[in-house]
Amino acid sequence: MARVTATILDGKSTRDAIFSDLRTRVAALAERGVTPGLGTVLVGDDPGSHAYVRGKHRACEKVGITSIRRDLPADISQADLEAVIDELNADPACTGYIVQLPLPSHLDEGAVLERIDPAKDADGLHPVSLGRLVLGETGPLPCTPRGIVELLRRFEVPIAGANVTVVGRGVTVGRPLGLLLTRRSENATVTLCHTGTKDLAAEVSRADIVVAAAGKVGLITPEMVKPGAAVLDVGITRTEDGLAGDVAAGVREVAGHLAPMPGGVGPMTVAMLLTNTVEAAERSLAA
Ligand SMILES: Nc1nc(=O)c2c([nH]1)NC[C@@H]1CN(c3ccc(C(=O)N[C@@H](CCC(=O)O)C(=O)O)cc3)C=[N+]21
Repeated sequence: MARVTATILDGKSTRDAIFSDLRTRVAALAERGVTPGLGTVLVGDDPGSHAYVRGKHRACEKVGITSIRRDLPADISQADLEAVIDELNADPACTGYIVQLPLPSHLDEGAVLERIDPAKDADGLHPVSLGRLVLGETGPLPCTPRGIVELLRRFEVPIAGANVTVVGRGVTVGRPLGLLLTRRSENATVTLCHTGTKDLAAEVSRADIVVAAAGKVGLITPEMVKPGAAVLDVGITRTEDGLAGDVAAGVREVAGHLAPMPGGVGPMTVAMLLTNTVEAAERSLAA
């Protein structure tokens, strides 16, 4: 009988393999007197954000990276938050850090991100890092896009020359992923879809690789997907029945590869955050 379900792009086992490699690199840094330290800045008490931050600290422990945690009240002022940023910028034990997004609406997210020392930008979301990505210069890459490319590489899904349809133009996934995939080293042809796209089904059906990062439950249906295509579910929506992705269940029977949610791109995001942290420490030694 013919194969009827997609090969799973298993983000958990891939993350574990990356962690094991990072442990070796952290040990090599320790011999040269450097301990990477990852900071997290979390504002407010959103349970989802808390869960993500907890996961990041657990990952640090596994790899041998020191964790620095700043949990701040939901009503913190812009000035007090910026003071915490300044403090982490000055702290030599903190070699990289992130500000967990989204921030409460009274805070100026752009101003906060811009205040991060670009040398300590573990998320790759600082304007300087995004500018380097546009220019093709070395620097931290946004974690989720980098995790997507790494997952495709490790499962030998061809990227060069592939037609990739990215659904969603958000600053953390869709927009930078388009930049990453069109670099000479990746060489994909990218279509970036968004709420203004006229015929989503037509754009998805041409794709060898589909990345769904719109945050709309079940947006990508089996009828849209070219048989054998690789489909990566990056959507996470909290529903009454738990977490739901952007990819409908039946896609598994049409796709050649599937990165499910959970268990696909999410764990890779954390793996790339730690990779960025270790690389920043390695760069600081080289400098
Ligand atoms: N400054 C900043 N950087 C981020 O990287 C960032 C952020 N803010 N805000 C929120 C999003 C979301 N995000 C995820 C990380 C891990 C999983 C993950 O590990 N998910 C698991 C478990 C899902 C679960 O059970 O909660 C999975 O998909 O298998 C998901 C989502 C990082 N984000």
